[in-house]
Amino acid sequence: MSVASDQMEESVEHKQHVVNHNHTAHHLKQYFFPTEHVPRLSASDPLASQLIAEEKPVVLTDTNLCDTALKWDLDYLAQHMGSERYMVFLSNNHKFKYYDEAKIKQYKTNFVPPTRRVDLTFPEFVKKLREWKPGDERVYLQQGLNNTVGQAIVMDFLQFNWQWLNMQQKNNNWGPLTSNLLLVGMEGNVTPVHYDEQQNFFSQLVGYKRCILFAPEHYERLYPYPVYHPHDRQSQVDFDDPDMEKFPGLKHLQGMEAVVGPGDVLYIPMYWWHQIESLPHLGNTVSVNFWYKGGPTEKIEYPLKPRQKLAIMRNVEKMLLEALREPAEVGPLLRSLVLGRYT
Ligand SMILES: O=C(O)C(=O)[C@H]1CC[C@@H](C(=O)O)C1
Ligand SMILES: [Zn+2]
Repeated sequence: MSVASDQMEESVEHKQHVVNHNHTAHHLKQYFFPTEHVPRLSASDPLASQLIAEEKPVVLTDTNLCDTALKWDLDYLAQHMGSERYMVFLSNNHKFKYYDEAKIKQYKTNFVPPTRRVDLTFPEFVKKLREWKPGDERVYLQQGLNNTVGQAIVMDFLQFNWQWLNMQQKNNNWGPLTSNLLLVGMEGNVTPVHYDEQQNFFSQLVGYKRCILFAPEHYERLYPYPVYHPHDRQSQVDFDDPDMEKFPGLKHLQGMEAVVGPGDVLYIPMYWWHQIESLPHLGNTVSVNFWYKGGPTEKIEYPLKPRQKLAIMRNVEKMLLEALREPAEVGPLLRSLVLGRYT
């Protein structure tokens, strides 16, 4: 049975939290929030273009964006990624929470990175992944594709459907393509919920990933770390152990989700929260993302979009930190400013 019909079976069944792969049902972890399915559409469907224009998530099933990379399994990559060393994260658990190394030093309190980073050649990475046994650190290769990769990879890359991508970039008035991150993960790896300040076409090549998304307006329900924190843009909430007292907004959280397989491209709109999980028991995963800067500041229209308010809040936070110098004074000042006056 082809992947497409597997996926179709899943979407036809609309069985929440069940993925059918080769006739076996894989039950997805049930979280504390409800989700709707992200629409799965053909790239030629006008609704797909409309959703992208409206900055809403959509899974495009037939872009042929990275067809030449569907063969990027571990052996092919080990053979063709050259002898360079690549960025590999190690974690003592299944979570690979991103942190900004540049913010660690200015962050007064002692910050304990949740993962550690090593540089490995691709064959070293594959060996570590294949020899993994319970109790070992999990591995996740996350490396920007650059000119250090081997010739075959460059050839595959050049044959991506750039004509379609460039049309999307132009039609939606996006800024320049900034980077392509190659992601090679173990089954079960999780990238915890966060948002990025870029538009993203997330291309799934090998294996299956569960992508859970929340609109930017769920900002008050996902409690991002302060902007100056190394975990800036990440949620403070542990989805595996949500603290409903500390984060009461969680009870109103509702999201969207999709399981993406080889050939699928998920549009993750700028400022949309997302958590990405390599499904357990379905083998290692390979993905490539395409990050674009947002468009030039369009003329301001009211009411403002939620993501514009998010950008304003980030700027206010940065300005206050700059002015006050002391993060502990930001809360009291904002409380004095709004309590009894704007509330
Ligand atoms: O593409 C993005 O925006 C990301 O967050 C990537 C960083 C880790 C990747 C993953 O698939 O786990 C996704
Ligand atoms: Zn992201």
